[in-house]
Amino acid sequence: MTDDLEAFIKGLPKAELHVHLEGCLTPQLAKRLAKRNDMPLPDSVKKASTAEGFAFHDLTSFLAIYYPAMEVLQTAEDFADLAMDYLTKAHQQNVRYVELFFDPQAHTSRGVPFPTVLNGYRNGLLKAQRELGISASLIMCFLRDMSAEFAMATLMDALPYKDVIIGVGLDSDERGNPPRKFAKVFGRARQEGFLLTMHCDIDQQDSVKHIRQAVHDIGVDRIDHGTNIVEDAELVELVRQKAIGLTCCPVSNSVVTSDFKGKEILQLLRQGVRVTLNSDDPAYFRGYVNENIFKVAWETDVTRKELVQFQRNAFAVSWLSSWRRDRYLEELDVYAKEKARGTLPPEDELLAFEASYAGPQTSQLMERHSAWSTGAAQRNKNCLVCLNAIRQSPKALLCATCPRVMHFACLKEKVAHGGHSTHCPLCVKRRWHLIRAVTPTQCDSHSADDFRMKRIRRFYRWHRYNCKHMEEWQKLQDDGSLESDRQLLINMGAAKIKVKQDPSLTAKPSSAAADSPVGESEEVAGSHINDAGNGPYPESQQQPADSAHAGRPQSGEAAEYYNPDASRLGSERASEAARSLSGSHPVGQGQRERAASAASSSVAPSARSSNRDTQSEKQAASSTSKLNSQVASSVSTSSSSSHASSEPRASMVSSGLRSKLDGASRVASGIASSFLRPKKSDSNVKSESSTRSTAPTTISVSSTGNKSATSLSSKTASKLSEGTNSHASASGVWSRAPSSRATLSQRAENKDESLVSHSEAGTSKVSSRGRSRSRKSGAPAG
Ligand SMILES: Nc1ncnc2[nH]cnc12
Ligand SMILES: [Zn+2]
Repeated sequence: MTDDLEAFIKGLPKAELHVHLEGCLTPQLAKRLAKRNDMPLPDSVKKASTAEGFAFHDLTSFLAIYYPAMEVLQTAEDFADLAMDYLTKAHQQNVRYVELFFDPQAHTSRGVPFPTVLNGYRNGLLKAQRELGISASLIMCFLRDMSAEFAMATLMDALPYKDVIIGVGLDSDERGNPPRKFAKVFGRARQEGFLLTMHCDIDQQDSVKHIRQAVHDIGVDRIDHGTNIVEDAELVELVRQKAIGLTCCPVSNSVVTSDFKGKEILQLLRQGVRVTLNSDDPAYFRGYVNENIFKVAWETDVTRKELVQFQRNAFAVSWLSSWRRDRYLEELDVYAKEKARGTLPPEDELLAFEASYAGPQTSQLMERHSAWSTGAAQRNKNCLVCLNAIRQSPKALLCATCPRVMHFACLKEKVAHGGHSTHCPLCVKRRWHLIRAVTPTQCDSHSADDFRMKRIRRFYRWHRYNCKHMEEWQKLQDDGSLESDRQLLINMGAAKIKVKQDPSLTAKPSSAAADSPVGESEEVAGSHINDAGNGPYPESQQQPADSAHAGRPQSGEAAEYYNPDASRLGSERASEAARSLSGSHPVGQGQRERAASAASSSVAPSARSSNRDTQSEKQAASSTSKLNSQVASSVSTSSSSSHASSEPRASMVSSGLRSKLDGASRVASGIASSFLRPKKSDSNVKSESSTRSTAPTTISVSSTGNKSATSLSSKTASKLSEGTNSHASASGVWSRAPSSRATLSQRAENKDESLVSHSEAGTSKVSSRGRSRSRKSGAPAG
């Protein structure tokens, strides 16, 4: 576990719902109390001070030490000190609220009056609230290895103390003492307005049977431990549906059983059961709540989001009044949002970090940005996704920082962008503008420093979270060369773009492609990257050129910068393309050719074929062929060079910095090594690249993501997919690993955003009518 994660856990606002006050009696405090009461130290405590420590291996042997030790508790002051001692420690661990078990029968049965116990504990709680601001309530446990009659008498004793006792529980030795034994006592307790919980200890005889009794016969609001429900799917579902909290104690589990049950606890959390993490008897098991959470963090694959969910569950199933619960949940959400990304190093370290990185420096991007603002730079004329000409329509987006442009529809349909269109998928600058709305003032509206630090922070976080896109991002040349940019998008799994071998082209030698009427069929033409008179959209998305789609964009900054005038500008696209063709923009040869085809495509689809003269057909076909080979070679260079270049780049990451990263995160070390490790397919890629560049390959944009799966049957295409990344599935579809579903920007932010995803749920259904009514409320778990 990284320091960062540890700090994250320590800082979480917490609720503890399963801790026994008598189990908080440390040997130190026991010694102090024994001295104060002028009595000998119990043997079990004496032993605890030796190197051996407390000696127990299961619940029974634990209880055999636990009860004698508490004999040092004699006066109300002793009980108050015990409560204060624990609450001080809990407060240090950011516990905001505690529900404390206590065992009055363990004291009354040895002659200490019930009011002494209660007045003492109550004073301790009040003192902690006053001095530390930590809130606590009491849950009175009946000792299940004593009689139900004694339990009922104890319940009667408790009636005057309803101000501080909010519920009743059942603990001690479970063997032969099923919940049913106390059905009447619990029934009466319910009538008196107490909330109900009950220990169903780990791996007991008849564990599942006892849990069923607790749920069906007693109607408990919570179960203490209870992880054995994993053995019974129906019970899991019932507990989930009834929103019954399970207060789990991993460290205690590991002491009294052979396993800490982390797997089961996490499984239940992921199934939506409201499990919480607690300490049980921290003085004996040597783990307060943080140590219990650390154990889960160390020994399972729990995520930060889940760690937050444990706490959300704890507040949700607590017996707090609804307004207080909501306040704590809000605090938790704020914390989760702020800290989920982890703490970043100071700015100078971040700057050094960026300097060690071989990709484009922020300063370069900023230069470009300012060139952009002053109109000194040129942007691309073709969509990054479909490679067709950008029409001057409100549906085209451009990045204010880098030269990239994209059809709004292409971005929306083909690129995973987390439901918003506010980040350029490649340079990740959060500035997309409608094509006609870009003005220097808009571009300059944010401070350069702000931009710089934001970018570096995001970048750093990617490292930390082992973002798979990192390597790809490092390859970003930021030169606006469309084919390689596009390949980057594919490699990053950010775009649903497929590499497709056109059968008509494979059948003929590549020169034949010049004569082949590529784009003749609207369906194929629409989905191919070629310049032969295709509109920028595949057939399925063919958009009316000028006005019909000039509606307001639906979301994000696109909407913010929407310029209704732009809707009238669609007809200008032909002249725009013609300008590109005439070389008035310093675009590359391939782009110029594409612009030429865009000129021909700038007419309404229906008129297109009749308008296409022989000359433009030839030009288009030749540009197609050229583009095809460009694409193929860019794919091969991109894949082979990327692997080859990853090593020098990695070495540029200063070793100090890298080790810092490594130290900061186990995950981050994975990245560093992945930089250094040549990919398995490296040699294949290199050997394939020569064949590949001669193979006429087209890249198609699938409108559905599945449609052209069959078209990827050729060997070349599959080799391509193999060489460039691992996103090609057996069926040939360019699919993306679930983990890489997010865009770059989304990746950068998903860690924290996701953490608060249940916040509303966590507070929504809480009853506002006091504790007895609020017990089924709170956030869904998992
Ligand atoms: N973990 C535990 N199980 C049952 N009874 C207890 N009394 C104190 N701690 C207990
Ligand atoms: Zn317990």
